[in-house]
Amino acid sequence: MAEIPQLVTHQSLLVSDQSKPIIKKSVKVLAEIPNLNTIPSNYDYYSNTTNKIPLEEHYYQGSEQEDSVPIIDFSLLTSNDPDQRSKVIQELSRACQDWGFFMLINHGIQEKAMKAAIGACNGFFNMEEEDKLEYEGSHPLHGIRYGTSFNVAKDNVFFWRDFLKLMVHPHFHCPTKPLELSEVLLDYSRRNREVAMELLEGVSESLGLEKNEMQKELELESGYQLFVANYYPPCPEPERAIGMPPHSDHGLLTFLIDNGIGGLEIQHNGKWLPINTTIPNAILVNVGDQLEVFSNGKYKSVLHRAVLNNKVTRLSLGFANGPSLEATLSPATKLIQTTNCVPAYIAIKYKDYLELQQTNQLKEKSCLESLKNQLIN
Ligand SMILES: O=C(O)CCC(=O)C(=O)O
Ligand SMILES: [Fe+2]
Repeated sequence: MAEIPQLVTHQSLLVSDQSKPIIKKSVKVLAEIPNLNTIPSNYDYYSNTTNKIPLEEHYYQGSEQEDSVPIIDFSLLTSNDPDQRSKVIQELSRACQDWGFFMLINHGIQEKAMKAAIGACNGFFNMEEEDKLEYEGSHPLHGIRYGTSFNVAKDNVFFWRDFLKLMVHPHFHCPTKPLELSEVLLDYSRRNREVAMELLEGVSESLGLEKNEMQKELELESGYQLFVANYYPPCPEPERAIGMPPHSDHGLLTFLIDNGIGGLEIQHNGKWLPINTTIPNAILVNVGDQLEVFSNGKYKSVLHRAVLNNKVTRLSLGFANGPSLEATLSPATKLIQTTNCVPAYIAIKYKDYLELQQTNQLKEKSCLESLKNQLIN
């Protein structure tokens, strides 16, 4: 078994669990240790008794899964034909209700821009560790945060994942190295945001609201857009560790692409479904916690996780498209008025929600659960 060098790469990566200090470094550094054939015990996700070992029966088998993640044609949303538009809005509604996930096609973002973003992020993770550590940040609202696992100060078990998180709207933040990163990501973020804004108008209509209702209530003009690059190097024991545990996302809609290496699984009707992300030029979109709140629970954020492999590095790039940090999250006022329903969630400022989610453990939908209106849930 390979020796894990006890090397402190950066003071603030030293994490103590009271009894023994754990020297925390990127999983990329770990994975590159020659002949590493077991994972360090602090990555043993399933040794924790509350994390259930994924049994075969928890997965969809063969033909059992009749339909797959819905496909939404974005070009129909921008079509001049009102019938086409109302048809796709109905499809959006179904996809958000039945799946919470869909593949977005014909969105107009060129494959070239996606590949450039993946290449530039790969370049970032391949820089020397000390260069990346310049961008280490611990506060959830820091513009740039390079790190590992999810929240090393709180994680009981570490996740086999390094990340780069950037606030890209309302202000654009990006490392200055590697050189091409900021130009590529600025362009890519803007395009994603344009698509997200248009899509959110459709979602607003799909809830029976005016097209610009969500934009007004959640101050989307100054909406918080968080870019996340996830780096999952090969893991010597992929069945014992996890890249990201089951969780839902904050924000309204998340956009995700990857480098064509499978690993994302979503929970659908109580079972896990591996997602094929090789549909050319498609973006995987999922409902986030704030859309669940805004829709008063009609559209639910869905649990998903990232599993590992022992052969190739997987890189995924996501955008959490959210309300303004200053906006108060609550079920849409008009929705509550017109449906005569009781708000199922208590109100909270998005900034506070984000802080709550990012400074705790990443654990299923625990953060959203805390907002549920106890009087009716
Ligand atoms: O890497 C993936 O496929 C999922 C990443 C993810 O769920 C996230 O960044 O929130
Ligand atoms: Fe996620």
